[in-house]
Amino acid sequence: MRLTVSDITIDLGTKPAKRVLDSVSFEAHDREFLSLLGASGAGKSTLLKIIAGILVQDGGSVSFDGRAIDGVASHKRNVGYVFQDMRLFPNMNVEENVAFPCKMRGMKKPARLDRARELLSHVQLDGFGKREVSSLSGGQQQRVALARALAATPQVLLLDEPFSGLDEHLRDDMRSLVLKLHREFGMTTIMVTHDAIEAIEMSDRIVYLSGGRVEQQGMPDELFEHPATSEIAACFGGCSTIAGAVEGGVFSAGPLSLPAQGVRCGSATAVIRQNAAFIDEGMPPVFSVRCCVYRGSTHLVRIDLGDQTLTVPSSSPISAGCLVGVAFDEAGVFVYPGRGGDDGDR
Ligand SMILES: Nc1ncnc2c1ncn2[C@@H]1O[C@H](COP(=O)(O)OP(=O)(O)OP(=O)(O)O)[C@@H](O)[C@H]1O
Repeated sequence: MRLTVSDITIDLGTKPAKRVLDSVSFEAHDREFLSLLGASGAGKSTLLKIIAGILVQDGGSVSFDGRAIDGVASHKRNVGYVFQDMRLFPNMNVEENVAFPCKMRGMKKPARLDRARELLSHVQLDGFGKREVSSLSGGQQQRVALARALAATPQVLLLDEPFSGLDEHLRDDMRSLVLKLHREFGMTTIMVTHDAIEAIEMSDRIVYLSGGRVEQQGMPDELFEHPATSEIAACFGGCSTIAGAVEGGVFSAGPLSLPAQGVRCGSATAVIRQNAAFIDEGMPPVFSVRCCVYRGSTHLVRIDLGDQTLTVPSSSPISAGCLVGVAFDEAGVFVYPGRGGDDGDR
């Protein structure tokens, strides 16, 4: 199923209403795994609800295989939805929860319970059908929610931060399970996440939302290697974001100078990935060490840039107050015009 989102706009709230999505457009190809990535409040969940038909947009259109579905009720869209808070029915046991979408479609009880058991097996919960949902762990409940979303064989699966309530090792298991089910069932999948590493690990493509607008869309390596804005460059973590100024193709902030060809003169923001900065004895020792933090396999040297900090990894500890030289790998250094959120194209 090809999913097309065209020019979706919505205002929410009153006095005053707030523009939550502004002309959002993207396409998910048949069987694609696409992530909607962005910071909290970017509008990701709102967009998912519009695709599901839970919210109605003020402008624009959603199409499945080229047919607009804007007037189609939520339960007739053939969409599976896993909510962040799962929303399992507490008055039903596990298999009744999973079978519920089939019941809504008029499937007879024995058939829908068979279907529920089959899906529980897919999510590795064989034998859990008669249990109360409250007796399951968070990870097990999340798997029940996933099985329920798949029960009515949806052509589009919508996942809203499906791993956010789980601890790290369970999250890894769930990511693998979701990718396995995506391969087996072959439905087009849209996942909301604010975790950029999760998005690049799992997705065929990523749509990055900020302030209700699409800032960039592309393959994971395109966003990682050529981030369109400082926010996208910084979302992968492990970086220093430094405010400074560009003059004559060079970015400066105190002793820090970086090449910035093609960036217009004036205030600017540099995002420097930690693995793109190195302590280098061959470089002029112009950077003053504020402190050094032990991180197991490495030490993180915090360099004083006035009220800002540049973080550089080091194989050995360096004392506060020392002056060091730093070299940079340009592939991990990004300079944008403007400050923070107001930057434009590089
Ligand atoms: N019913 C509503 N009335 C007013 N404002 C709303 C409503 N629903 C959402 N918003 C606002 O819309 C913006 C986007 O919300 P949304 O939940 O879509 O963001 P998100 O990117 O999914 O964030 P999160 O990751 O925190 O869930 C937020 O500023 C939120 O406060």
